[in-house]
Amino acid sequence: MGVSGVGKSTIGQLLADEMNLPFFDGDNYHSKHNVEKMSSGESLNDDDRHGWLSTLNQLIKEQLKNNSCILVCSALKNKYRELLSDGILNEIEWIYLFGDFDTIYNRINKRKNHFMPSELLKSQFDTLEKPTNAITCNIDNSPKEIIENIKKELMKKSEFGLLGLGVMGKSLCINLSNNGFKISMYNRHVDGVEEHVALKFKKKHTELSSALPFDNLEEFVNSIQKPRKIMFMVNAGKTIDAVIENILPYLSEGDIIIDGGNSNYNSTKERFEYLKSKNIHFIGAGVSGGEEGALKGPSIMPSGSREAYKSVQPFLESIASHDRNGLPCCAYIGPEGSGHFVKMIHNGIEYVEMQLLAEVFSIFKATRKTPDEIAEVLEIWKKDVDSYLLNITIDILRKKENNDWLINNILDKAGNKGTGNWATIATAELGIPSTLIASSLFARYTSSFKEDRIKANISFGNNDSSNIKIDLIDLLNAYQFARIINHYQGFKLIEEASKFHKWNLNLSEIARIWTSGCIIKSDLMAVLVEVFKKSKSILINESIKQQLQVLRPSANKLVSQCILNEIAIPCLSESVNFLNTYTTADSSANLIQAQRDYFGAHTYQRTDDDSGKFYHTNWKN
Ligand SMILES: NC(=O)C1=CN([C@@H]2O[C@H](COP(=O)(O)OP(=O)(O)OC[C@H]3O[C@@H](n4cnc5c(N)ncnc54)[C@H](OP(=O)(O)O)[C@@H]3O)[C@@H](O)[C@H]2O)C=CC1
Ligand SMILES: O=C(CO)[C@H](O)[C@H](O)COP(=O)(O)O
Repeated sequence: MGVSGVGKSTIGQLLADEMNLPFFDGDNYHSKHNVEKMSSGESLNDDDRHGWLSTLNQLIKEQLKNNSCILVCSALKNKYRELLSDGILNEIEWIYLFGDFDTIYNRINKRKNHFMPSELLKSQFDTLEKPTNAITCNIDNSPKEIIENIKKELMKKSEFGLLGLGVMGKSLCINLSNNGFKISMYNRHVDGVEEHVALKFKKKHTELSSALPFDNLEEFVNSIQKPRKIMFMVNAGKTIDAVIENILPYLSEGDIIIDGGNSNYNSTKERFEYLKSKNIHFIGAGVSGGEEGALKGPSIMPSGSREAYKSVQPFLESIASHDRNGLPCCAYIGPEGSGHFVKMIHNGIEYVEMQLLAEVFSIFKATRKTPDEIAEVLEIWKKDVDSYLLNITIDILRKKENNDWLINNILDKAGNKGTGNWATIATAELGIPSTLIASSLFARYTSSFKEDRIKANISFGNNDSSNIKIDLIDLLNAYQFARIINHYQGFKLIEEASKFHKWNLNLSEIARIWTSGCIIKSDLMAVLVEVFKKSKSILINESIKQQLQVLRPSANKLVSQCILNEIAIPCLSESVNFLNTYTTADSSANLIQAQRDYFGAHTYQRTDDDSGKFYHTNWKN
């Protein structure tokens, strides 16, 4: 685009030849009416142009079906450019040729058989509304230089943007680059604190040689091909909203934002709706695997619109880990915030798996084993349990610092960033007893009251575990037993949420993308992929049922011993309690119902009336 005489046809044809694309001169597509009008010396009005620009828009659309094209057209006004790009906004790259009045005037009038009155050129300059989103080329340069410049600018555009270069963002950038993607990387600039983060990061890693670093948001956005695909790896909560507001003015309709952080699924749904109203796609994608997983292949749980997912699928599936059949551990989860919900439950299961290992650790500690001795036993367990968290626990226990085990010098206050908390809220809201997730969360909370615990230890006296004798088989069995209950409860919560929100989640597929890349990958997860192909509940699967029956006596015994020896085992004991409760046909909830009716006239149903009718009794008479 550009005013008459700026050299559009020459440059356009050269560029088309260079890029091996068909070339079209817009002036050749005027209607008969327009040609007659121009021939009679009359200038075209906007109505005349409307049909012509629509014809050109159709022409481009046709060309895009095959590949692409170079089309030249003065396109001086914003509204003309809007018409030209109608429905294909994100597929158009504008190239704006500009020069000063005298240069263009002299050039035109030097051409053979050409004379342009200066008024006509002046009116072109007056009409021109300069584009803000175009590759701009000064015609003072030679055509060769202009073509080179355009090609350089086109090549410069990245395929994918990553915003937030913290632990996860950095690893994902290297992963994307290693997979051959040209990326743009952005981290905010904070004077004196966060300066040139992206540039410094790029300089440290040869893998990032083609990546473009930014700390200016507008430049970052403009460096990405449209429709832009930009992944946020920033802290959940207010930060995401702040970043969305900051980036919105620079985005174009149809661009796609992926929130790869641990955001709350309800907020993801709200953000999805909000951005939809701005014609921006929003994909909430849980990512698991920590720093190493993000680098070598995480497990990814994307949700939102399936159409938008298709555009980012090649990127996410390429960087994801692969399961044992070579399939990517990334799959479209479902609508709204279902991806972040599933990631939240992943973390809930993760909290429990971690807590169970912590409880195993305290039992071993009670038997006076050193961290190395504990690691040795766990090493043997690896024959029966292939779990990432078990493996890293062995490494942790063996880590020494100045001749002492590092674990002995780590303060016993467990932190959390919110996902276990939200999972516990979800379990309560949906009315599903995922009791182990709640217990593991509350164990972390209790741990944080370190000062109170020290005081209580003094006032109640040391817990007495001096006589404990643990059978290692019982301990391993109890651990395995609790892990099965944990996975049952976690998946049950996903299943019920899926029904409640009408997400239509595929439990087997979720288990599959958790078999590799993520923090809760284990051989049990691989078994569950098959279990969920046949039924929605783990506990009705014959083989799992048999395993639980075999493990249960050990779990009962181990839990009893720990309780008698005053060892805190909230998750191990809850797993036993849960199965006891779940397998009780005649429970004591009838007493609860009677109490509720007694003090609050809440009514109850009767076992001798199967109509479902509710009764109230006057208990005092
Ligand atoms: N670490 C892990 O194992 C995993 C983390 N996650 C999730 O991924 C997300 C990122 O985690 P992680 O990489 O560990 O976190 P980090 O704390 O390492 O990085 C956070 C990033 O967010 C940026 N940021 C913070 N506040 C703002 C703001 N107001 N505006 C712009 N940028 C901001 C930071 O920039 P700056 O450096 O300038 O402060 C930094 O780049 C979180 O949601 C986390 O829960 C998910 C899976 C695993
Ligand atoms: O998502 C993760 C792993 O899957 C993150 O490591 C997350 O931070 C863990 O949660 P928390 O900080 O609450 O322990």
